[in-house]
Amino acid sequence: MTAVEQTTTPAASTSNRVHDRRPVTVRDTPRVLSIAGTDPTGGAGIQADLKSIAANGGYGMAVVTALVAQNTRGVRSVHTPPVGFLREQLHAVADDVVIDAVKIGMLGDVAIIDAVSTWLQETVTGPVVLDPVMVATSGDRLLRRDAEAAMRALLPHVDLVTPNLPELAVLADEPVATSWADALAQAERVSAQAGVIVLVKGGHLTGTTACPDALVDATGGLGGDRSLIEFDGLRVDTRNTHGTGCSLSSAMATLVARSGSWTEALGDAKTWLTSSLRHADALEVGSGNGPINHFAELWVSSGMTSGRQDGAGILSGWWEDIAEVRTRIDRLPFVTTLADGTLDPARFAWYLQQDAIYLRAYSRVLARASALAPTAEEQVFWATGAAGSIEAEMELHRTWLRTYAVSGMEVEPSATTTAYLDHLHAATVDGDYGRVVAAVLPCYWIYQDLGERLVGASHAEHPFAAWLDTYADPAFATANARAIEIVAGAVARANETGRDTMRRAFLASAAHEEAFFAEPIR
Ligand SMILES: Nc1ncnc2c1ncn2[C@@H]1O[C@H](COP(=O)(O)OP(=O)(O)O)[C@@H](O)[C@H]1O
Ligand SMILES: Cc1ncc(COP(=O)(O)O)c(N)n1
Repeated sequence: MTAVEQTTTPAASTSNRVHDRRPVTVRDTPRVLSIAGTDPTGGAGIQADLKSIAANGGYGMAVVTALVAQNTRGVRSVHTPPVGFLREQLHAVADDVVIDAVKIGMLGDVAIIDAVSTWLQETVTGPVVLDPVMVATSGDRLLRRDAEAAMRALLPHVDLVTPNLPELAVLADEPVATSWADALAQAERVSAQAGVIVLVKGGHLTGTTACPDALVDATGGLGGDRSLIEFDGLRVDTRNTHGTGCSLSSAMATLVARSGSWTEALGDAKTWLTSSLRHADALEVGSGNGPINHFAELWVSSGMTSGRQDGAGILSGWWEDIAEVRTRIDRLPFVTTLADGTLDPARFAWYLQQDAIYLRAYSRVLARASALAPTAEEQVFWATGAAGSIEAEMELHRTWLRTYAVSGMEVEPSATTTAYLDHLHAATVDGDYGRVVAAVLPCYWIYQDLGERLVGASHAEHPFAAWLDTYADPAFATANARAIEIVAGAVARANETGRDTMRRAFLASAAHEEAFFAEPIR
């Protein structure tokens, strides 16, 4: 393959740094060195790095810092070769091969950190990504506590650092951030202090279906003088997340050396990582937190594997298929004015009336799902949803519609409401459980997802505070998660035709959701 070489400087330098950010020599197949510990089960550490580099189009090389006896369940012991031998490995590579990018993983102790830091300063001219590995997914320590200060001191010598939330707290020398906004602020402080770009990872956030990541550069060097670029992502429902941090940082080192842009690199890395997580369960490696499937996309596209996914994976795909619908819903005037409080109360009242009509019919469709359910538990779940839906309709009349001095019963369903309800009723006609539950799911899922953002807009003086606060009901989040699981189970049981019918029902309902939110303000 011909190398397309071009030197770029992806980010500006800063006075806090001991060196200017290293320029990137862009190459089709960059030669990427991982300096990290081992995982004999192949899911994390240097074994994951080599797979990640290859999957993202690089030539992988590996210098081992420590040998770790671990598996998907945990770490048993660590053997650290003499630090002089680490130096010999580093020099052996650098004396012979041009290194286009470096990824650093587990360092373990102060002596190793110092040796790597010296070598970086003396030898490396390409971009350096540091994954500040401290604790494995299993909870075992991989960095001695007395080496945390040395890890902080290493930051000014690298270009990008990729901490998870607990690691970010150690780098900032502060308590662990409890919200995404706090994590971004903490990353800004670390970036300003050390002059390094911080890739903040949302994998450890709790109580949300989102899994965001962000690039933070206090010097505003992210292009267009930006100091923050966020990447939304959907959390894949899997326990097989062993080595995600290792794999992401190696992918970043490889992709920045291919494109010259940290932002582009993260966009591509996240898409690839999400897909690799979605195919993780199919690998069936180990009984603990198993590895991700680094080559899933390549294997499927080359016809090597069928790409048969588990139900949750298929649903994540549907959710991504409606990403544009969700983005458009977020930007609808009804939604933005509801969030900022400028929504015309008459338009709100009209929406509530249509919502009441919708809920009454939706309740009957949920009752149909209950009637068709294959297990007693699912029967109860949908019946409970049906009851909740009709109760919500009555509550609208008792409270909201009274507050807004209108009587919902006089109002006719709009063409949009009618079209949505016709679609839901049509999904019930042939007694196909999968089709019914796929059709009702967007109402749960989109409402829950949008609600998470609307709750954030609420405050004591907000004119719609009482309404926005209803989105925060944890029972709804639980019901949404269960509805997703049930539909995932149904799709896993369905054949190809059944899956296609379910997907079409889901996508159509999502489109009806958009129309429903668009209608109050045209
Ligand atoms: N369940 C998940 N679904 C989708 N992405 C995930 C999931 N868990 C982690 N990630 C992503 O994997 C990467 C590593 O995240 P994180 O778990 O925070 O770090 P670490 O593996 O270092 O503990 C991030 O890009 C994060 O967004
Ligand atoms: C050698 C080594 N390096 C890093 C990790 C962290 O893995 P994770 O990405 O799951 O936190 C690990 N378990 N082993």
